[in-house]
Amino acid sequence: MKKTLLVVDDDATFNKLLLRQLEGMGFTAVGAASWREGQARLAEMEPDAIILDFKLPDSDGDRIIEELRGQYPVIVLTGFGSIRNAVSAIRQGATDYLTKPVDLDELELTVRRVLENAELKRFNQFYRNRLASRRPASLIGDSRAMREVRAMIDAVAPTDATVLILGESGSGKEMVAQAIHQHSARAGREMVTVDSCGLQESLFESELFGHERGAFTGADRQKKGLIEEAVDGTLFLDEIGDVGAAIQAKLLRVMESGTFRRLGGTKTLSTDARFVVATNRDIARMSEEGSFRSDLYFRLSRFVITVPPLRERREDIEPLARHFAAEFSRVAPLTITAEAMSLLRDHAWPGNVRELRNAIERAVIVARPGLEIRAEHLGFIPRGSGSDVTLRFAGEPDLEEIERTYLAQVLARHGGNRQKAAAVLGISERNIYRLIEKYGVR
Ligand SMILES: Nc1ncnc2c1ncn2[C@@H]1O[C@H](COP(=O)(O)OP(=O)(O)OP(=O)(O)O)[C@@H](O)[C@H]1O
Repeated sequence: MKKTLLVVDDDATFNKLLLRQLEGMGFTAVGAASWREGQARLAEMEPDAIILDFKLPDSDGDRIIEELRGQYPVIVLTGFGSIRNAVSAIRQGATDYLTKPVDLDELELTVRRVLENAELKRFNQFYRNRLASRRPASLIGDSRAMREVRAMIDAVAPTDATVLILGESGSGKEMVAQAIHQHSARAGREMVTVDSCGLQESLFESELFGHERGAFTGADRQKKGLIEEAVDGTLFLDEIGDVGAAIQAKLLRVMESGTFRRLGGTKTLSTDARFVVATNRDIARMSEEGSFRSDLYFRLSRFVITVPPLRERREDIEPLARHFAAEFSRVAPLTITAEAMSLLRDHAWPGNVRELRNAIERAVIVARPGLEIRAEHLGFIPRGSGSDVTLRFAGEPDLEEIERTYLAQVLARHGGNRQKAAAVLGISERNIYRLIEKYGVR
């Protein structure tokens, strides 16, 4: 049976052209000039896929994709070079993207791939659902450092001891906290996570300890704090290094005696929660300098797990990268080429595992379903290539001028190697050829 496509694009000439091409490829194609018209079509028909212009006069791509909630595979059309929109659309649930101007071979390839994947996906759904009935996420990595971390988790989890987890941002501290909770007798209870960051001190205090009615203006009813919600479970306090002095004192008290009071309250309440805390700050030094209570620090430092930064356990990069590639692949897990893997292994990863996860998520999107992740899909500058960039212009340049100058500079820096330059710029090789042609860069 002929597959049907709905094309939603407000550019009438382009839309007509696309419909004709799709018909020529053997599809049935229906056009709509706005999202409202697209909705009207959807009330009458069930297309096998939708080709959607990211920018429509009456709605935008992200919103439409959310509205469609995965009912149809969506191929997003984005402006030339706006990979950011494509990434954002795919994070929202779009299946694939095409950049304008649309290359006809690319169009046919993409449409066929998307339709094929949709079939596969239906097939896979059963297995996916079974996988989704989730084992708890486990810590990946078999470096010596991670083996030590695991041994510490196993040792401390069954006790009720307070644990302090240290490590840079994104290194996996929250995952370690989860593992402690899951390996403890409290696993059947909740782990309540409290993150102080961004909250005003008094608001955070009331989040944590709760408040009585009338404790402050606007406190029109009594509210229980997260400490009470954690009852017999685990309370995970992230960013303890950012907590103010008043709250530090209250925390010390609740850790020592298991008792606390709600804000504005007179009753002494008790809790049996187990405390796990984390920070990326040097609270040992802060306690010496007086910006963190030393008695609280001593109490916390009885059992410390330090999660090393990713650059100090490079053996973990490969298994983590494969793990994330499988996590983000929408059909079969994408493989990673040797060259791409070596770039990953060499990168400095200042944002640690979180940065790696984001890089792989992006690469999976840019690489397209069913294919492999190659060096040019990794949108970061390889380490050691020198990342200080100075561009000089007479007067105020427009964006195109900046793009042209930077393109020329990156190409020169990589000896005219287009593949490397494309990897640095975070665009495909196809696109770098287009840019070179557009700007006449030699
Ligand atoms: N060993 C690991 N195995 C699998 N995934 C990991 C591992 N370490 C970290 N991650 C993933 O990396 C991301 C960041 O980890 P996490 O939130 O635990 O870091 P964090 O140190 O608590 O960060 P922050 O200090 O910013 O709160 C999460 O998506 C997490 O699932």
